[in-house]
Amino acid sequence: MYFHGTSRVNEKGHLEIGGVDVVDLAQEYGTPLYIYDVALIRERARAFKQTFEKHGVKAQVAYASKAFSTVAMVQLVEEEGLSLDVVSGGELYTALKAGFPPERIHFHGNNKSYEELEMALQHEIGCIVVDNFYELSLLEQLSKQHGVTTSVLLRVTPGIEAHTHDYILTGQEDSKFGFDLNNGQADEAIEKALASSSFKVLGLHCHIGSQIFETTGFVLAARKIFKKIGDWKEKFGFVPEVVNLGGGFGIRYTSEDDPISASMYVEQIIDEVKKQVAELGIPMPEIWIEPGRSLVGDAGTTIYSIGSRKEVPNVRQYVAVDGGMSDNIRPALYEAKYEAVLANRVLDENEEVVSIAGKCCESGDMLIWDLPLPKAQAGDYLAVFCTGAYGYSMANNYNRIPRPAVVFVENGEAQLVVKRETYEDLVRLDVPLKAKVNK
Ligand SMILES: Cc1ncc(COP(=O)(O)O)c(C=O)c1O
Ligand SMILES: N[C@@H](CCCC[NH3+])C(=O)O
Repeated sequence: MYFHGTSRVNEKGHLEIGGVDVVDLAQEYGTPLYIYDVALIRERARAFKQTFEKHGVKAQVAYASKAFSTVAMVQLVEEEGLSLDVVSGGELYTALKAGFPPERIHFHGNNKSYEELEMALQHEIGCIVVDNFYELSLLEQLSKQHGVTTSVLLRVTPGIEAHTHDYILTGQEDSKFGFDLNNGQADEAIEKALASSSFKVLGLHCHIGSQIFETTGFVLAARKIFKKIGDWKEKFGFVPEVVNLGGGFGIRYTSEDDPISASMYVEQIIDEVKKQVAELGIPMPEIWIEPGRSLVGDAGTTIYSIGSRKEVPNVRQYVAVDGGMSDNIRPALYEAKYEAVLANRVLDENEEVVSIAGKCCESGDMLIWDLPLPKAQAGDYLAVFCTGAYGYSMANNYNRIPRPAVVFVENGEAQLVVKRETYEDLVRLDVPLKAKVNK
């Protein structure tokens, strides 16, 4: 079994994370429970930052908060001196609530609303990543109303096919995101943006996809972007202050995954940018990146209680847990794979191969197929590893299942950072029929 970060087995044979016994946490806070290894998040954040520092390259590492956004998480990101990528008014609100410095917030999204852009301008956030022509004119209009010059990056789609699941590809030409780099769209966008006194065009952004295990895609994307920058330097005298190459760095979910280190991604990116910059004879821009999954993915573990079993003779043994696609939709959505152990009996020999079913009323609600485990009984705890990214953030209330609690652990201490939803929370926004209220 592969243990991430500070995870280990303690003298009771229990899983321990951040020096805290996971079984104690399950008993105190209930299950399903998300547990985050704070030391591992810090380690991952520092690895990205320090690689840029080591090479003397000015950079911003912006945590893509869509991976997991809560007030405490944003505060941790602040503590580590990262910037923050938000993609909605809700993520922006969370960041502001957490007291995150607005000047280090970057606002993404392919359909930002008038209200969201208004909120961004009001709070004077660092930069808006403009995705399309509609947004360009909306933002110009709003910037005029506010009497401000807005710092923008233009998001371009470089036409790179990264090797990952189709649903998390973003850099290919047929994508809903960004100005196409190859068909004149990006040229038209930069011309418009540069001509407007409402914008300070910091540079370009691209994001080629997620859970990527090689550096080639990033290198090719940088090459394409700088080729365009070369054209725009000739045509408009444009020299970027910033080139943002997005996120997408892959992590190890199971033994099938073989990720490379943060420093390898960053060094390859720096090498390519330096090469391109030298060829064009322009000053080195700041390099920005936006890791989400690679900062929090393997720092998160979900603990479930095991309940019912069902045997389909000679076919399969189903073992059900008290959560499922309501707290982790990734297996149903992307056929994502996970590894897991019995948190209260980690050292017991595996005796059977079972399939872990969720409790939602949906046949596709399966968390793990064919998992070797000791004979699991009702009341055992299952720890599913690597659920820190796009787990809690994509959790939902299907079947009116309350969303789990979230706990941060570090140096032997645990802190509740998101409370478990209650049944009362589930009906909080419901409005009863008038006739019933009046009775
Ligand atoms: C624009 C942008 N930046 C950053 C990210 C973060 O990606 P990841 O979590 O794979 O690092 C995403 C999501 O894929 C994204 O769409
Ligand atoms: N939510 C996806 C990644 C999407 C990335 C956002 N552009 C996942 O769980 O892998």
